[in-house]
Amino acid sequence: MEDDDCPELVPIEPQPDSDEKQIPVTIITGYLGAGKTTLLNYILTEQHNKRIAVILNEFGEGSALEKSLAVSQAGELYEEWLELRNGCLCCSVKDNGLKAIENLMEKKGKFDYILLETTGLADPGAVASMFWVDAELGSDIYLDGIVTVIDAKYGLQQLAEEKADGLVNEAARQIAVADLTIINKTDLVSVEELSHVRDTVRSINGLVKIVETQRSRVDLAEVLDLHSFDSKNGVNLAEKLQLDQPARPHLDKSILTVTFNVTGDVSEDALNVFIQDLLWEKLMCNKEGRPMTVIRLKGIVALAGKANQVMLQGVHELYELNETPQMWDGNPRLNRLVFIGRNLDKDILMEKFISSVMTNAQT
Ligand SMILES: Nc1nc2c(ncn2[C@@H]2O[C@H](COP(=O)(O)OP(=O)(O)OP(=O)(O)O)[C@@H](O)[C@H]2O)c(=O)[nH]1
Repeated sequence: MEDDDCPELVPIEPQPDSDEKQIPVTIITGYLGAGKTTLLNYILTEQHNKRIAVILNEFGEGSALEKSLAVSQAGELYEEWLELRNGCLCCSVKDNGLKAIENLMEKKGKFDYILLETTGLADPGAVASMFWVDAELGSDIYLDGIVTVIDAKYGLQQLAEEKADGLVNEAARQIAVADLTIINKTDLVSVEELSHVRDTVRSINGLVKIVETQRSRVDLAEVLDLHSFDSKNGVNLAEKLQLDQPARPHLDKSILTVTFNVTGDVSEDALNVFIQDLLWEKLMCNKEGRPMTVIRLKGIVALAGKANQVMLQGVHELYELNETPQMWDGNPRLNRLVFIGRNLDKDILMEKFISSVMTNAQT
């Protein structure tokens, strides 16, 4: 009998609790050879309380098989996943991993965490965006955070690589979108070199948390359950948007973090226009006339007429505004905006924001 012959006869099973929970996805990215697989293996062997599914996002011929063998050394934790894809992990992840996650979700209840490793040359922002685009997937899973592994020895060299046609260097892009960066292979560099790498990472992304490791051995609490995109946890929002240090110039001078605070109420409609002009239309240029490109956008905004704080999240061209449970603490209401990208000019962004978005700006 064909599947679609008997819809009425299918009993409605009560769903177990675990099916109703949204599953967190952590994207693990990093340049070629930085230590992503080492990190995955470490997590798989180290963790004890979570059932983790790993998706490897590979494009190159042959490398996926090699990688799946490497990861599967972690043992039984991995077997469930191999089972899911006809025993062949590498088949499922030639694309951006979406299909693999969809298939995985058919086995809901067997996993409570997904790690998605991108290829070394992938743009993690594009991978992250798919969680917003795919509404169906969005109800099953949520993006917990983006973790970027950096090679302490070769990271600076990779960041300095010039791209043709003015494209953004992948290594810099991977740092720009990260919620956590792991500077790995610290055994291979001096204290001074390490500090240079750290400063460079910080200068690209003024918000990102930085940990340093050997063999990607990191406290798992630093990597998993970051809730980086979660608007429910309003209390930590302001804290998360604090810049660690002021941005400094670095090798690829075009990518940096810009942040500003403005007190007052924001018009929601005008804010949408502002963001769309910036992210979609690329209408805003810096003083040299180069269009500003935002790779990551975050903020807390006070929408006129709303008592609660609203969280702004953007990755590439996608963004969302979500009301948080956190009430504004009386007046004044302090909007905080963070932009990470290239050709960004703080004065121009801030001036435009105040003149077009604020209903009653007090700077
Ligand atoms: N010295 C040293 N070597 C390391 C460290 N971490 C990983 N390695 C080695 O670096 C090499 C690359 O590590 P992988 O984990 O395969 O890196 P990857 O990012 O998954 O690599 P690609 O998949 O090629 O992008 C391996 O030979 C690791 O054993 C470290 O902390 N110190």
